[in-house]
Amino acid sequence: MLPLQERVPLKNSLQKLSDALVLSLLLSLLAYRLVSLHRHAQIWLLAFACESWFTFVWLLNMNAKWTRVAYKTFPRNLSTMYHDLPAVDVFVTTADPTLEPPVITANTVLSLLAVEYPCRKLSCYVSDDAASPITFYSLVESAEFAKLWVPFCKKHNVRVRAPSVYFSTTEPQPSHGLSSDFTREWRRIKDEYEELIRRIETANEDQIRSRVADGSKEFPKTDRRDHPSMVEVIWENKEGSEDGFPHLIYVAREKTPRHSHRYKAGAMNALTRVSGVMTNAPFMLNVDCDMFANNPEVVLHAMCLLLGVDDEVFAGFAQAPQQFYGALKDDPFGNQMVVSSKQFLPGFQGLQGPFYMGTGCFHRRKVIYGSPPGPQKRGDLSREELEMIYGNSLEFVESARQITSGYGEGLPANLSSRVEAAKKVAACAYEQNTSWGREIGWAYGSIVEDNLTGIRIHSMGWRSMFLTPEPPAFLGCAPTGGPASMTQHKRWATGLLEILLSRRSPILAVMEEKLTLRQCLGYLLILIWPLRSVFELCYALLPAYCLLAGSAFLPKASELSFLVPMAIFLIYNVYTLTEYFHYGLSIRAWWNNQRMQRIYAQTSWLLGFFSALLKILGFSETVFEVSRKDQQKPTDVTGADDPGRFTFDSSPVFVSGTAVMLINLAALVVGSTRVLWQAEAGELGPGIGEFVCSAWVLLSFWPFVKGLVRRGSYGIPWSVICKAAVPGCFFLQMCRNA
Ligand SMILES: O=c1ccn([C@@H]2O[C@H](COP(=O)(O)OP(=O)(O)O[C@H]3O[C@H](CO)[C@@H](O)[C@H](O)[C@H]3O)[C@@H](O)[C@H]2O)c(=O)[nH]1
Ligand SMILES: [Mn+2]
Repeated sequence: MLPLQERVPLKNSLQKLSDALVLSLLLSLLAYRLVSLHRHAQIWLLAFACESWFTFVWLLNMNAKWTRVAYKTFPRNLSTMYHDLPAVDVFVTTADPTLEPPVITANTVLSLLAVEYPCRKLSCYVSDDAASPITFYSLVESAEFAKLWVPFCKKHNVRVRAPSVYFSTTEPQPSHGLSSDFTREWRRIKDEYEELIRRIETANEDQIRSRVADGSKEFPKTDRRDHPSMVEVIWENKEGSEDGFPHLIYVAREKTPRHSHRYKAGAMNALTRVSGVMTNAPFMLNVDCDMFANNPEVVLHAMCLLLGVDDEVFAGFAQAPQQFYGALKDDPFGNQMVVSSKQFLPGFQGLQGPFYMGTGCFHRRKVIYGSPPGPQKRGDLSREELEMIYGNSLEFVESARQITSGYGEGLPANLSSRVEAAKKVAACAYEQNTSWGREIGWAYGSIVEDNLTGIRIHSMGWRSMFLTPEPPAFLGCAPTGGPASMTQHKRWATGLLEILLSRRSPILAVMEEKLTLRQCLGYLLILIWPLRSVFELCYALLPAYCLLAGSAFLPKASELSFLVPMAIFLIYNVYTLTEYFHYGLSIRAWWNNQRMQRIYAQTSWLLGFFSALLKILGFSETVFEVSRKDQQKPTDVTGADDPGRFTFDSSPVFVSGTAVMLINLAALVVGSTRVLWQAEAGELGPGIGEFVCSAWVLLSFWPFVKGLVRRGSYGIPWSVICKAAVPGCFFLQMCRNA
């Protein structure tokens, strides 16, 4: 028996030691606050509350990093162990042809069609929530191109199978020996690819409708918010032959204004059912439209994790970390997640397993269908009971019975006969009075559907695996520019609070279900983002308050106790900085991440906190705002000459940050003038600590300081400054009265 995987515990004693050191300093600070409480004003109490919270967050951090484990996979051994690999249904979601250019989706699809896996075992489904003829047309054209592309990739063992990435190196790479035959073939395919892009980019909706209708496929004139379900088999790998490429199926679920379509979770559930009646593979992979397969052997690696376990319970799903391509230098928006993935994902692997992160994840289909791990089967339910759970499609119920009662082998190819059944299960009303979105499928109730779905799976007792082949499995794009990154964080914060306060909260699951305590604490680390905003905001205003009102929240530099906060500040920064160096990143990348954490917390997370509260109180609905995906050169899209620079718009997300910046600016000016005029600071007045803290806040909000003096998209709009001035003046008034 050759192994498919190997568990590798990672050593991290130095990290544990540093974590514990910071923790003991935090605890000493709290103790100091308590014993000296009587000598100080109420501000001492507020500082104590914030610092207690930060200590709690630090403990959650330590929990999530304490036991680190990685898995190695050996895809070479797979063929000796299994002569027949299981089928995998691959899902790609897209929702807006302007924010998510069809060329990007086409590249993702092409990279997936070309992966190394028996192609009669793969099917690719694209869900288009925009029901866009351009997206449809680009897939039809991509399938034509795939006839050249897939054999080319397999013949020459191409490393990156997203053509835009492959051809972005202008000349054929020397590793191919550069035989003239190869060069000629390379040129031809490159020309074809350029022609494909040209056609997609110049496509015009009405033209497409007629052009597509020339073939057997039709694309009706649709309103993206109101249309019947569309399921089109763009390419069927008919003979099931080995040298073709996988099925490609276009799905636009039914939409009507009368039904909430539940955003991505709704799209995923529709895809689950459509694929259930069409191919019913026992495994499913889902990626966002911008996440191309970067490692052609990714499916093989995933199968090593999912099949290589003696007991399925250990591998409910296998999640690849989110990694990004075309990353801007030094991560100006702090969203590449390099260090945090390296730290936390192996940490979670040491617990119940990594979170489901919405993209780059292989699920066991039966997990999604609500089957618990272990020998208990759900197959012995009556037809009526099954229909109550899965809905009233005979075809789907039959497919679900197969999956939940055993392994499920997938269905033999004959797609066209199943299109009608597929359209039926993609209808809006299909889920009414069923368990979809609750006990089965992608969970409803939060716009961070991935986290919620993952909690449900872990609560059933399943574990998960962390998929980290080399080169990385998938690469996607991280949003650039101020507005896009801030909106993404706002959406996350909103959805996370929705989860924390819901019936699906991990705190309940740890008591009533099979979520382990440490995994629950791991989930809390993320779910409390929106709450962190309140404490971070208070703490950022504390030094400003002290400078303005002439009081102090830190010990004086002459006191011995001053060493404690100073040590926390220094050690924390040196410690995080060495982590960045350890992963080969620059000091700039470290600083950018530090400051963006502060900015996100006090702007996006705060707004997310309020929007989730409004929803929970029933005043408004939360909305999934899709992030813009940039193509190769982000410059073209944002219209900005330096894509790494922070941009603004008039969104409310910038108001709190602008206010924090203005207040600390005013505080530093007032504080320094006081010192210059030698005004009596007194025993309780501000000292060096308050100055350093306020300056540190201002440094963290430096993009906002620059935004004050810059123009255009680099400047903070006047409307935002005015809105920020209102709470700012209120704060100044409060300090004067103190
Ligand atoms: O109504 C919708 C809205 C979105 N999407 C798709 O959802 C995916 C993610 O959207 P994106 O705007 O890229 O969000 P991100 O913040 O980048 O996504 C992260 O966070 C989401 C939860 O907020 C997860 O669903 C994603 O998988 C995860 O990558 C994209 O493929 C969209 O096409 C839909 O299919 N239907
Ligand atoms: Mn995305």
